[in-house]
Amino acid sequence: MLSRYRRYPPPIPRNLTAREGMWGYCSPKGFRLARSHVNETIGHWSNVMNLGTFAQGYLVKMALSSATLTALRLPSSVLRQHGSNLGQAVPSRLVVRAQAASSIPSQGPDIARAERVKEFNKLLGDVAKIAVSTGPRGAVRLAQGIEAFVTVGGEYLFQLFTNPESATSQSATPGLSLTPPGPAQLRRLFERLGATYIKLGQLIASAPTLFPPEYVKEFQSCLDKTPPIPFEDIKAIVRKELGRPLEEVYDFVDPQPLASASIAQVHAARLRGSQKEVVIKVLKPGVEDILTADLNFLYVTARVLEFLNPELARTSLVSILGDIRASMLEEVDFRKEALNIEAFRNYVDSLGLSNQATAPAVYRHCSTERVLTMERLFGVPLTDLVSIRSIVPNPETTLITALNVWFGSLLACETFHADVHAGNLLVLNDGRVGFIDFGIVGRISPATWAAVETFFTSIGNGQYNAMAAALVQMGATDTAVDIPSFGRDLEKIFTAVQDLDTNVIISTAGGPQNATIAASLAVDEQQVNNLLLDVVRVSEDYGLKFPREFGLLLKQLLYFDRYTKLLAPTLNVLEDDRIRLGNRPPFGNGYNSRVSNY
Ligand SMILES: Nc1ncnc2c1ncn2[C@@H]1O[C@H](COP(=O)(O)OP(=O)(O)OP(=O)(O)O)[C@@H](O)[C@H]1O
Repeated sequence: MLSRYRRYPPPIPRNLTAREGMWGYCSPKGFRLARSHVNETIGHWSNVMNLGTFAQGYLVKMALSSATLTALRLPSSVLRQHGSNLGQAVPSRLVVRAQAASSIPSQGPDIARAERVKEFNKLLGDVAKIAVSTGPRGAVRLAQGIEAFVTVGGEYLFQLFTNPESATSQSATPGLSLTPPGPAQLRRLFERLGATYIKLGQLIASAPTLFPPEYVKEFQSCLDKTPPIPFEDIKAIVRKELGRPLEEVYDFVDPQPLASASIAQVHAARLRGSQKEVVIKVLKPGVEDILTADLNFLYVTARVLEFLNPELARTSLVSILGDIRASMLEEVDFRKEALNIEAFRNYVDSLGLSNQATAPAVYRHCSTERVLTMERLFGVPLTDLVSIRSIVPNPETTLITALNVWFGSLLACETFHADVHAGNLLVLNDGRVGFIDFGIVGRISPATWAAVETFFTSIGNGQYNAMAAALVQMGATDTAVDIPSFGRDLEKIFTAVQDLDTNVIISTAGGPQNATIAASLAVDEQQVNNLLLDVVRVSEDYGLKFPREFGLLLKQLLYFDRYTKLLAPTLNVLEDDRIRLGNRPPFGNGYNSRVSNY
């Protein structure tokens, strides 16, 4: 099974006759083949997807912290009995399904057809609604997209003709084999396409676990350097938003932007009267239109793909995109960001963490939906190792503080900062950690958290029915789930990896006389990946979907992987006692951003 996925890309199905060609995909047979091709591709990516050591360590730690551990420490004979490969623990239900799928369809063809027609009508209705809400923005955006492609493509061709060496590969026959447009061209294209793509660029820059190093490096500049808006335009927006001349509010505004980022441009300023050093974050003109058009387009594309290939529904792609769309559209309302910042500050103050971390104070009298005036934080990004060393003696400790404060907020606040990329986490000149940019936040409902806690506790004490019930609570489903049967299938998966945490690596150094022995616990990354994927797979088989609220959480864990690699490459998230998962106050006592009125 695995070896099938190792080949990538999977070969295009050859079963189509030459006459059918690409159009053959439109025939029922071609459609079936295309579908299996897509599934195989997805299967491949699920297998090669590496959650990164940080994300894995965190997930496993979460499991261990809430569990009694006894069950995980069963003798390794259990493992031998079940085989060390998780793939051997095939839940009975999967086998039954695989057999059934090839024989009798579960529904009569008429019912199935009627269902498809119903789904199609719903899809049409939703697409129409989204098209109306996108309005003329869609056409404008298309024109902008074409313009960006033509410009960047033109630059590439120009470079090719004027300096062919730089655009050709280093092959033996220069000039003959063209190097395809590389990271630099892609980055320029993203910058021209604006907000949505810059966000995507930030994702690439912040997740080296997922993307090739040359792209990660090239996209660093998306973190807060994008083409700036002229200062005159910024002044006009601030004047209009605040309803009075700038001089009445600020003593000084630096015309040189501090940063021009994906959705906003930030200028340093000084408040009139109090003389406080602040920054003014101004929403770039047209950003709402760009985000609305792009995100609607992506969402509709995913909906259509899911309709054409219902198997895709298993990936929860549409739900995840729907959530990302909603959270990004919220980002363009700075009143919400102000509330998120204040909720975070409350949490930090209430838990006595303000000597370790902070977020900027918001000045409401000069903040609106499009302008946010806040305390200026002085410091350097958490990824600037050289500068950090001049501020704090031990960057690893600072990283651990940042992680603990963030984990604490995850459990203590109603929302969590879901965009802590390199540009948004600072080491301040006084050594504290500064969190900025609370535009994108994630929400995991108390009910889902409770289910997550039950899930991890039940791993520890081997209560597989409780684990099944918790997963049912996490994954939205309309169908009744057979909990005992689901529990049995989960048990099969887990008993196959009982000694997940008992791999002890012993190494010796020195000669026979003065040998030193070091031992450490290690978790096999691939095993953990497989375990998680198997749980997701068997859950999906019972009609559950991966909880979509976890998309942003997982993205954030991947970002932390980068920080860990850079600042504390030897840090073991799983074993290090300094990394705490935070204490969660009883549900309902979280620091609710909604309690204060803007
Ligand atoms: N309070 C602050 N103090 C100092 N610098 C700040 C502050 N707020 C923002 N900045 C600077 O401005 C940059 C962009 O700000 P911010 O991240 O809030 O904008 P954005 O458009 O939401 O960015 P992103 O592209 O990260 O989503 C930051 O990376 C930082 O360099």
